Amino acid sequence: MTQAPVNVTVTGAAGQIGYALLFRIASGQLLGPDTPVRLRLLEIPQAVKAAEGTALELEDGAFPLLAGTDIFDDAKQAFSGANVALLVGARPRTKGMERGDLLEANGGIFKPQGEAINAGAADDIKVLVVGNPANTNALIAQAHAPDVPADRFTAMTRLDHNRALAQLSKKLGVPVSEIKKLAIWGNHSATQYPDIFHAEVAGKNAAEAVNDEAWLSDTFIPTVAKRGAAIIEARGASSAASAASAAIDHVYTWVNGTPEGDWTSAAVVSDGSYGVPEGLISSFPVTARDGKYEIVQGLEINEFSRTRIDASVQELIEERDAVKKLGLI
Ligand SMILES: NC(=O)c1ccc[n+]([C@@H]2O[C@H](COP(=O)([O-])OP(=O)(O)OC[C@H]3O[C@@H](n4cnc5c(N)ncnc54)[C@H](O)[C@@H]3O)[C@@H](O)[C@H]2O)c1
Ligand SMILES: O=C(O)C[C@H](O)C(=O)O
Repeated sequence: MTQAPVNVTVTGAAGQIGYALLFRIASGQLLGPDTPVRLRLLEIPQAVKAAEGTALELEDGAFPLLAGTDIFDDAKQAFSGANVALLVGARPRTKGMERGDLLEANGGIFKPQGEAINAGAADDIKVLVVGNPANTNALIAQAHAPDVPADRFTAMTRLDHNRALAQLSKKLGVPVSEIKKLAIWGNHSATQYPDIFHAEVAGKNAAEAVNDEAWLSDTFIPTVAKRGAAIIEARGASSAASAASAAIDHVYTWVNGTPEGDWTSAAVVSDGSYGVPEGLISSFPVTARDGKYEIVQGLEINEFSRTRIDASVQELIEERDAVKKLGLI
C-alpha cells in the first residue's frame, strides 16, 4: 500500500446489499486496484452483532487493500473522517404504512446522518444514497449538511441504467459494451424514464435501430421501471447483488470518470437543467470528470420524452413537498 487508506462508511452494513457490497469494496472494486480502504460500518444496535460476523468474514478474505473494519451504532462516529459514504440502511415500507409514514420514518434516519456527515466527514466526502426512497432520502441528508457542497450528495439510479442497458442489449442482440449514452431521468421509482433517443448502438442511433415505438412504451420502459417489483415478486426480497454492483459502478465512475464518448445516469442535485427545479435530486445523463458528476447539457428532448420526464419530476416535487411539510427539510 503506497497511499493512506480511504475511509468508506457503509450504513445498513448487516443487510442484504451490505453483504454483497462489502467484499467488493474490500477487493478494490469501488475505488480501484491501487487504493487501500478502511471500512466504517454503521448499524442499528440490534444488528451490530451480525455486522461483527461480516467483519470476521472480511478479515478471513485477507484482502490486501483492506486496512481494517470498524463497527458503530452511532452516526457521528461512523461518519467521522469518511471520504466516501454509502447510505444503504433505510426503513422499508411495511404493511399498512402510508407514503407519508415511510418518508417520516426515513427522515428519522437521514436527518441525523446528514448532520453527522456535516459534523465530521472529510472535506472530499462523496455520498451515495441507496436506501429508498433514495432521491428524497438524499435530499433530506443534504438539507442537514449545509457545510458540505450540495453536489456531493447523490442517489442511485445506476441500477436502472444497467437494467436498461441489459434490456436493450437483449432486444438488439448486441453486447452491452456496444451501447452508449443511455439515460435514466427522474425518480428511482416506477415513474422513472429510461431514454434511448440519444443512445448509440455500434455507432448508430438506438431508437432508430429498435424502430418499434410499441416495444419502447409497452415493453422496454415498464420492464426497466418495474424491475425492482419483479425481483421482489420472484425472490421474495428486493434486489441485493445487482444493487450492490450498481453502487460500486456509481462510485467507481464518480472517482475515475466516464469513458470518452459515453455517459451514465445518476441522481444529482438539479441546477435547473431540462426544466427540473433547482435543488431536486433527480436522475440525469451525467459525465464524471476530476471527481465531479456533471449533467450532460444541450440534449434535444422530444415530446415522447418530455411527458415522461415531467411525470417523474412531478413525483419528486410531491415527495419534496411532503418532507417539507413534515419539517424534514
Ligand atoms: N436505489 C436502488 O436502486 C435500490 C435497489 C435495491 C434496494 N434499494 C434499497 O436499499 C435499502 C437496503 O436494502 P437491503 O436489501 O440491504 O435491506 P435490508 O433490510 O436487508 O438491510 C437494511 C439494513 O439497514 C439497517 N438499518 C436500518 N436503519 C438503520 C440506521 N438508522 N442506520 C444504519 N443501519 C440501519 C438494518 O438494520 C438492516 O441491516 C432498502 O431501502 C431498499 O429498498 C435501493
Ligand atoms: O426495494 C425496492 O423497492 C426495489 C429496489 O429499489 C430496486 O429497484 O430493485
